[in-house]
Amino acid sequence: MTDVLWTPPADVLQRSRIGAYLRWLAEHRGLEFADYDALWQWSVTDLETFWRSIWDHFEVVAHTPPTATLTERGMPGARWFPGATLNYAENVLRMPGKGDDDPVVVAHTQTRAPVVLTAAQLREQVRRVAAGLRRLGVGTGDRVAAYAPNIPETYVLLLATASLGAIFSSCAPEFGTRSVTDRWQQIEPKVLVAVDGYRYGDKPVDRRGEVAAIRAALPSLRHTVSISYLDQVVPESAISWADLAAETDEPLGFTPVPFDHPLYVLYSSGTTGLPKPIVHGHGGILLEHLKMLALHHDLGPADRFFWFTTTGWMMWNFLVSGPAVGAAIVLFDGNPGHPDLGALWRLAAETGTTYFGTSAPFLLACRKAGLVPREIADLSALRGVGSTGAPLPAEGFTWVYDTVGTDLQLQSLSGGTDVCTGFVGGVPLLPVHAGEITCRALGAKVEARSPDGTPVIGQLGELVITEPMPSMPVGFWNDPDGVRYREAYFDVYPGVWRHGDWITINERGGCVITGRSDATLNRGGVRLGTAEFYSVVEGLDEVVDSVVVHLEDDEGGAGELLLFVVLAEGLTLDDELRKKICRELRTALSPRHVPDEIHQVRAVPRTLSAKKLEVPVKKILTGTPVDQAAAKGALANPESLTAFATLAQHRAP
Ligand SMILES: CC(=O)CC(=O)O
Repeated sequence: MTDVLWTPPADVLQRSRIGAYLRWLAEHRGLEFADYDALWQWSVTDLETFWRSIWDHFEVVAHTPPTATLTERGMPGARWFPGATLNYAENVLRMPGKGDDDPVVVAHTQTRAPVVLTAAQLREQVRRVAAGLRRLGVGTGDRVAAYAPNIPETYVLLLATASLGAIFSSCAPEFGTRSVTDRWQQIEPKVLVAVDGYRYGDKPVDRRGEVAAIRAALPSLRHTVSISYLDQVVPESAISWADLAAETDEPLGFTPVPFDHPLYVLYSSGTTGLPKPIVHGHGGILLEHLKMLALHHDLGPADRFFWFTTTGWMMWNFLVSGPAVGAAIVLFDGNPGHPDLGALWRLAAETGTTYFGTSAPFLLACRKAGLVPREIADLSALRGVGSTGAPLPAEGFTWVYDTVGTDLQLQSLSGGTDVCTGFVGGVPLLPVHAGEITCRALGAKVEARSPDGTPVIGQLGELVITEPMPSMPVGFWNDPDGVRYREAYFDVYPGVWRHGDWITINERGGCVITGRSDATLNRGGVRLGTAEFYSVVEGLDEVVDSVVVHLEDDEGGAGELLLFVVLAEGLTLDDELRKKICRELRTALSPRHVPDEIHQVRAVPRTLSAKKLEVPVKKILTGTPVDQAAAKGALANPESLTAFATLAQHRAP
């Protein structure tokens, strides 16, 4: 039995946006629901009425109305809102509830002074930049690429690009040349907008060399625009951001595009081969983000919404839809640990942040450092804390309520780049239980499937989605027959989206995700998720980071469980610590969780969006050469793979 850490207030239906939506459903559709579960069941059964209600309730601006809500219900291939034309940027820039002078973008960085844009200023910037892009010849379907951080210029560029029906794609400027060109050579951008560098903590990082190399590797480029962010000189062959955004009398216009017209291309964190270019559409992203931000995260005009993310992670795309529901967004670029782990909490206080989103590893790092955020920052405005990127264990939940605030809703969220949202998360109507994701999101028919494909409750299963969602990709780039797209999600259960995570859904609809299903630890037929493993091992003061893999035994035996640990500064793994780790795992989890070997490594290999590379580590340990096991450009620390290759050599028979 998990502990209840937060309970919805008695007047939740009066105060929350989901309460307003329920009243609207009763008034306009004659629908009433006994509880969240009944609402969810309806939302995943009567997909047409549900998604149409989202469209109508949020008053989506369309240029031509849809002739239907959903035709072709099968997956892949569902067709949403045929006949409709609309524009994502137009809908975001409505900023409901915001007056012209209200701040909507509050941007802090370690590179320059804070920037605040009001609603009127944001529209004006988008108007100018859209005109600038048009002058450069950008039109519907052209690709505009941003090698730029989480700053207002990147956001303005996204909206300006979308307003023209052109397609946006961003890489954070800490991405190396190879990772960027692996992504953009696939989509062949016409215009590149890049920063000259940035400051990380107090360290200036000059990126002019990388920008030059990226330009040289992209023959499709017609123009490069340079943002003097670190204040370096704009290269002669580039246009300055100021010129792109120069005064013009062209009005702000929005090209009406079909519902599934490409809005942006995101990339899966791909560990092998080229990163998958996932194309998201205007209508699908708009509807999904309206639903999630307003009904689940309860964001509206009174909010300041922050998520710690770079432009290389889909949480950036999620964050910047905030103004579509009237919320102001708080952007941050820099080192979250500079000068110490309190930096983001102080930023929240300074900016009046009401919703603080981050990653589970960040919350756990703060916990490990003994931080008490409410003692170092005035967090009285905070109503919500969001966590994603990895499962948040129970101790992470209790830490938030013990040290951040008791009167806030903690929402652990999981989904991914593939849907640019969370399909399981929180909702204001339901209590928060320690270690548990509160619910399946409206419109997301998430199930856990046993190995024989039956839906299970209270048991670990494969996370699948059995009904289409509008924010599923409109396809992969350069995949005209949809072969790569089908292979990525639909090859195991035809017609059903297999996400690749392990999930347990309990009787009351709460969810626990226990890691990637392709990285499962399977000991003697018992499947163990990796998440619970990490929470025990990394709970020890001596252990800073860890990765665990299971090497199967071809003869059907228990196989080998190998644990790799990164230890605190100055520590060396000895028998005593090995015994301590084993003891903790045996007591906290089970004897099956006790590793056969424990090794000390300098670093755990991680993708650019900070996910542990369990599968590539396993491949290397079973003899796959490093270059075939992982696309080095997709890694934050490719040098960390060497230790595993060396061990593989020593272990080879
Ligand atoms: C919403 C998410 O699923 C974010 C992530 O883990 O990448």
